Formats: sequence, C-alpha cells, structure tokens
Amino acid sequence: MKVLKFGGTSVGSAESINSLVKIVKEQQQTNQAVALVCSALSGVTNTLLQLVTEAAEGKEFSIGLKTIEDRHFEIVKALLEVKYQNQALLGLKLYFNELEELLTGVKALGEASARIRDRVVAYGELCSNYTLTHVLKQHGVNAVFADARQFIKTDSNYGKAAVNEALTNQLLSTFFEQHQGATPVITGFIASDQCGNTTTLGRGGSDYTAALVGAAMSAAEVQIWTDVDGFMTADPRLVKKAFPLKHLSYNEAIELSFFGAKVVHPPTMLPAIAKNIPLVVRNTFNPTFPGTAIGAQPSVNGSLVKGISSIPAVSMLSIQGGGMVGHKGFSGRLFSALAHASVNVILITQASSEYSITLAVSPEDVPAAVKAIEAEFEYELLTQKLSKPLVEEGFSVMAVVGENMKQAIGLSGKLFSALGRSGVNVSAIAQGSSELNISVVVDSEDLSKALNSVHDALFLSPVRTLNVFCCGTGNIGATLLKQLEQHQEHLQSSRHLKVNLVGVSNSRKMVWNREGISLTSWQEELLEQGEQSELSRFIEQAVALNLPNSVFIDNTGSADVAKTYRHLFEQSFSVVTCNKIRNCGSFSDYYKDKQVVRKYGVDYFFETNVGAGLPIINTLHDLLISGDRVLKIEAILSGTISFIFNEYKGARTFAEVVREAQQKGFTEPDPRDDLSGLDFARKMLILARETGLPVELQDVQIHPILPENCVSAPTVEAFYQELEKSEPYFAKLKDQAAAANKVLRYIGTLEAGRVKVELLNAGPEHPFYNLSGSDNIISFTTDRYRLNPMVIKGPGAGAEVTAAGVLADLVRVAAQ
Ligand SMILES: NC(=O)C1=CN([C@@H]2O[C@H](COP(=O)(O)OP(=O)(O)OC[C@H]3O[C@@H](n4cnc5c(N)ncnc54)[C@H](O)[C@@H]3O)[C@@H](O)[C@H]2O)C=CC1
Ligand SMILES: N[C@@H](CC=O)C(=O)O
Ligand code: NA
Repeated sequence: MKVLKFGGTSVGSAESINSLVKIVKEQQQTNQAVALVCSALSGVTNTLLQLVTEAAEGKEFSIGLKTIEDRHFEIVKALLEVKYQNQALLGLKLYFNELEELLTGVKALGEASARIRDRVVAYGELCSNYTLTHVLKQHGVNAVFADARQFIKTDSNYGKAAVNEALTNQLLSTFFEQHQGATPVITGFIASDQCGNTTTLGRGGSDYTAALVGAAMSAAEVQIWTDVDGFMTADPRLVKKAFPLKHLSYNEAIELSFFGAKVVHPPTMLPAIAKNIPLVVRNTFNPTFPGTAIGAQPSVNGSLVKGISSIPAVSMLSIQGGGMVGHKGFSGRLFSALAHASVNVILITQASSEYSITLAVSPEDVPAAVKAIEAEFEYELLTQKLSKPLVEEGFSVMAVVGENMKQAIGLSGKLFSALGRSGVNVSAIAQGSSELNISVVVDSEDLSKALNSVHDALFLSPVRTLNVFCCGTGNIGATLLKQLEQHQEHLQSSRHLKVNLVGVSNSRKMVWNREGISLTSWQEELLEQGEQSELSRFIEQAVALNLPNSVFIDNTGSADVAKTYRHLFEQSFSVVTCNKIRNCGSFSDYYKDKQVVRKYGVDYFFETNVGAGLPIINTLHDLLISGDRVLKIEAILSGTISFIFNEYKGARTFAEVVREAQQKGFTEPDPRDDLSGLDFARKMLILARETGLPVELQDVQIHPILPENCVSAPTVEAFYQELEKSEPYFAKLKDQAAAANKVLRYIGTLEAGRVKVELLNAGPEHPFYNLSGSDNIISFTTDRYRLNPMVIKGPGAGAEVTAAGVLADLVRVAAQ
C-alpha cells in the first residue's frame, strides 16, 4: 500500500484537485492499494481559528463562514457533474450548519475552550476530504470518506494531542480490513480522545496522520504531495541557485527541518521513520518531477553537503568567568536551568579554555533565559565568579547539513574561505559531534550573502556568479561589456562562470539591478532607467546590496573613482582596473592598498595598467615569486607614441598622426597625457613599485618629446593646433634620425633604482628597432635572464586588447 498525503495547496482549488485526481489514478496503475490523507483547503484552518476567536469576542462570524462555504461549493460546482452535485452539496451544507451552531454557541458563551477550537477547526479537514471523495468517485475511483476520529486516538491535550499509537494501529488495521479494495480518503490532522471528543495533532498534523497510517499498514512508501519540487539545497527565496535534492537520509531531513526547511515536519514522520518506510516529497503542480526521496541511508553519490538551512533571527547569550573553569557540574546546571525555563537552545559553543560558553536562542526566549541563568548562578554572580550574561541581538544561524560530511576533508576550509572572501564575519561556530551539521552564527544582514557564497562554494554549482559593478563605459568600458556579451556562453561552459552585471555607471548616468543588467541592452537600461550619476551613491549602493563575490571594475581614467578602491576592499570587493591613477598616487597609499587587499582576502588586478593586454605585470610577478631578481627593465610602453613614430613617415603631419592614434582608441582620455610622457612614466612607476622600489612619480625622469608651447596648451583642441604649428620641429626630429638610418624611439629604463623615459634614435642593431602599429616591447634582464633578456612584444594599446586584459583579470578573480 502507498499513502499519498496532499497538503492544503494541493486541495486548494478546482485546478489543483484535478491534478490530484490524475496523480491518484496514475498511482493506482501500479496495482498497489492507495490511501489518501488530505489537509483542509489552503487557508481554511487559519480562517476557522480566527472565526472562533472572533466569535468568542462577540464579533460577527457569518460573513467569514459564508466565504469558506462558498469556496467549497464552488469547487463542487466546478468539478462535479450536475447529477452528483446535490448529494455533495447537501453533505457539506450539514457540516456548515453544525459549524454555524457551534460558533453561535461560542459567541453566546463569550469564550472558546481549546476543546471547542479543535472541534471547530476539524471541519476544515472534514469538508475538504468529503468534497474530494465525491470528486474521486465521479472519476471512477472507489473512494471512501474516512473521518480519522474513528481510528486516530489521542489523549485530551487539545491543540497538540499525543497519539495512543497501539490503539490507533489496531483501529487502523480494522478499518483497512473492512475497506479492502477501496481508496480511503482520510482527514489529516484530526483525531479524537477516549471520550470521543475531537482533538488535533498540532503543527504538521496531516504529515503525522499519513505517517501513522503508513506505519500501521507497513506501507511501501508515504508520498508527501506539496507545492514545491522537494527539499531544496537552500531556501530558494534567499538563494536563487538552490536546486531540489534527489535523496536525503531521515537524519538529514530532520536536521534541515530543524534549521527551517519547511517542506515536511519530520518529527511528525517518526512513526514511518521508525519502521523504515521510504518518504517521498512530490510536487502536485509538477507531477512528472521525481521529487526528494527520504530513506534510512545517506546517498552514496552526489554532493557531500545536502543543504544549507538557516534560522533568520537568533540572539547570542554569552556567559563567562573563572567560576566555570574546571567546574564539573557547570554545564549541567546551566542547561537544566534553561530547560526548566522552556528555553530552546539552538546552538552551543564553548572555548576549550572553558572560560566562556556562548548559546544561540530565539530572541523571544532571551528574557526567560537570562532570568533562569541569574537565578541558577546567583551565588557565582554575586561573588563575581561569573559575569552577567551578555546578550547580543541581530544574528542568524546558517547550518550546512550532510551525513557524508564527516568523511570530507577540507570541507570546512571551503566553507570558511567562502565566507571570508565575501566579508562575512562569523561570530560563533558549532559542529555537532554527529558531524551532520556545521552551524555558523553571522550578522543577520549578511545571511543572504553567506548562504549564496557558501552555496556556490559547496555545491558543485553548475556556475559561479561574480556580481560586477562597472564604472566607465567609454572606449574600454563599452568594449569590455561587448566582449562579456560575446563570451558569456563560453565563460559559462568552459569556466563555469556567470558575470552578473549589477551596476553600470559613467560620468552622466548610473543604473543598478540586483538581478542583472542585460549585457545586450545595458546602454538602453542606462539611458532609460538610469539616474544622474553620483559616484558616492554608486559606491554606497554597491556596498548596500551586500552581494557575495562582488567585483568593482574601473574603466575610467578618473582619480575620484580610483580613490574609492580602499573602501571597496574593506567591504570585501575585489577590484579590477585599467585605470592607473591609484597605483601612481603616493607610495604610502600604494603600499597601504596592498596591505588592505591582503587583510580582506580580496583581489586587486590591474594587468592592463602596463602594456594593455600584454602579460607584463603577471610575468613580473611570476619572476619575482619564483625568486628571480630584476636587474634592468627596458621598454616601450606608450602605444600612442609607438604608433606615431611608426606612422609618421612624411606623408602626413605629426598632428594628423596623433589624431589617428586617438581615433584608433590608443590614447588616454586626454591625449596630452600620452604625448607629455606622463602615461609612460606612470607605467614605469608601477613596474618599479611592483619590483619593490619605494619610488614616487616625481622620481621618474621624463625627457619630453614636445616643445613647450604644446605642453602648455590648455585644451585638447588647442593642443592639436600647437602640434600643427610645431610640425617643423617634429619633421626635424624624424629627418635627423632617418639621415643616420635610425628611427625615433621613446624608451623607458629601470636600472639600479633609477627610472627614466627618454627619446632615442635607434639603429637596426637596436632590439627595439623593428616595431609596428601600437606595439609595446619590454625586456626584463634578471638573474636568470641575464645574457638573453626575456622579451614581451605586441600591441600595447587599443580597446580590444585592453578590454580583453580586463576580462582576463575578471576571470582570474573568479578562479581565486
Ligand atoms: N586606450 C587604451 O589602450 C588603454 C586605456 N587604459 C585606461 O583605460 C581607462 C579608460 O580609457 P578610455 O575608455 O579610453 O576612456 P574614455 O574617455 O573613452 O572613457 C572613460 C569613461 O569613464 C567615465 N567616467 C569618467 N569619470 C567618471 C566618474 N567619476 N564616475 C563614473 N564614470 C566616469 C566616462 O563617462 C567614460 O564612460 C583609462 O584609465 C586608460 O588609462 C588602459 C590601458 C590601455
Ligand atoms: N594610452 C596608452 C594606452 C593605455 O595604457 C598608450 O598609448 O600606451
Ligand atoms: Na598588461
């Protein structure tokens, strides 16, 4: 036999009942007897309880009662053919008449005892199961309406009665014997005491009825039909990537439910669990989905962690003092005092020094807990062997549950590094000795971030998400977003990486969307939904969203944006930037940033600061971490100037070639920064600092290539005009070099702690002679590469190569 339990939503509407009928008929095809246990229509139990309370207060109840009646009548009319309707409606009408009489009595008396409340509330199950029986019969099912009060026997603890299992088993056996071949439709949740008074079974009561029936009849399985696909890896309202679990052990289900997963209420399933009866959670609204099977054994395959559950609000209670150290009965006294005060202790941690014990309890239990502790330890408190219990509010517990976790080395490492990288502060930790769960206490405002980052880290989540905030949508920024759009599928399939673009800003507008801004239509979203840009608010909002794996990408050339990195690091953001400004500020800031990055365990990647997408910074790091020593760096690192010298051959003026470099996207937002040598000097400074030299920008010697009138031009347009005027000067430079069979090269050198950038004429023998386009070239002379320096060469400016370098840095963040 199989027991099928249907919850309130499964019987809540004509549509869901149609689905229920199909499910029952399909289950019957397996040639196994079927028994149904059903709840009241969704919402009816609560309404009945409300009506009885209101009646006791002398309030009018007839409208509320009529609403419930109408709901049942409408279902009958929608689902039953006219010829079957009368009988069903008549039966229901009798129930509603009884209910009306009862409520009238309550109103007249002005009070409702727990016994009367149980009697009233029972009509919810009576009416729903009665209706269902008629509907099933019409569909050819040999359904028998079964009022559970005839066989589920309890004590008289109304509201949450204790079941007399022996008597119940016996009565259930007799009932099923008498109804062989039929499909009983059993009212869940309700029972009766020895005197025949109606009782109810408390929270999860219908699950309990199903478990009792399953256990008494040694059912092949108990199916719990509800409105979700089964137990999920986490609460899907908090963790978007949560997915349903195929299999759980009884212990895992109990543990997950303790921490808030409300799919079934396992304590009520104990009768079935005790007899090893498999439980299956299925979705009435998605009946082809297999759901979650719950059995005695943990599954051998699949993830070690089964679920991440949480209790949103707990308070922390700490007791400390020398009075505890080495005192044997201390914990015993503490916990029995709390138990006597009916305080449920959710989690306990004790330092091995035994100097303090921290407990997590429900916030509403705090006053009782403090009172109990103060009473029990009055003497110790008076003599200051213990200090007053410390209460801290605003915490949540996150629990990672899985029976196979105990075999998994490194799991807690993963758990805590995920929390650390997301900047979640852990206030207490507890691992059950069963190793079935690891619980951590976090600030409530970090709960969603904690759940999401741990879910990503512990489940072989098909994709990892980076939550990205992009500042700057010009030449580089727009190209990066285009590349992200083009490669998003590749990133998902090959790197299991999803880039969730949460915020975009330029100097005019800014927009956010926690669920993700489209990589295809970000421009429209920015234009249509964007607000006027304000950097401080953009940063505030990014921080306030408190998302795991947050990355800030700076594609501006702005000093203001660069100034925000430190704060972002401290808020656990990683930063990827092509903007050199931050790394070129004071050395003390540069140094402090590195410390902050290390302290918060975030990433700070800026490969494109030097040579755009060319792997220069990473190569330098690799040389240094492998113990090499840089003796000399020689480089051409201005793509703009390289392009100009390669293209300025006589056919066009110098200014025309500079304009082309700007059009091609090689120059800085302001091309004067390139031509003045400043941009190149910044790159040399960054290289020098990365090798460990504590240098400042003014320490870099710059030999200018521009005459003074160009250097001092106040605007970009004026600058171009001055360049035109200075054409003879540039032509002379070029011609002198050509006469000596040489080319113009602007070369940076770092040697013996000194950094310079100078204009040279290079002959064919010079390693930097052969360059084309915007080529950069860099040669590292090191201990290992002393005779034959390591050389990197290629296009060192331009939107495509730079954006690709930024993208590679972003992927590197994900890989950490
Ligand atoms: N062009 C190239 O080949 C390379 C450029 N870079 C760097 O890329 C950065 C950007 O260069 P481009 O894209 O060419 O510049 P761009 O002028 O085309 O774009 C700059 C963007 O930053 C935005 N912006 C400026 N200040 C802002 C603020 N306070 N708040 C928000 N947004 C702001 C602007 O609105 C614009 O969208 C620069 O730092 C440059 O040094 C780095 C390597 C190579
Ligand atoms: N403007 C720079 C490119 C970015 O760093 C250059 O011309 O090299
Ligand atoms: Na680079």
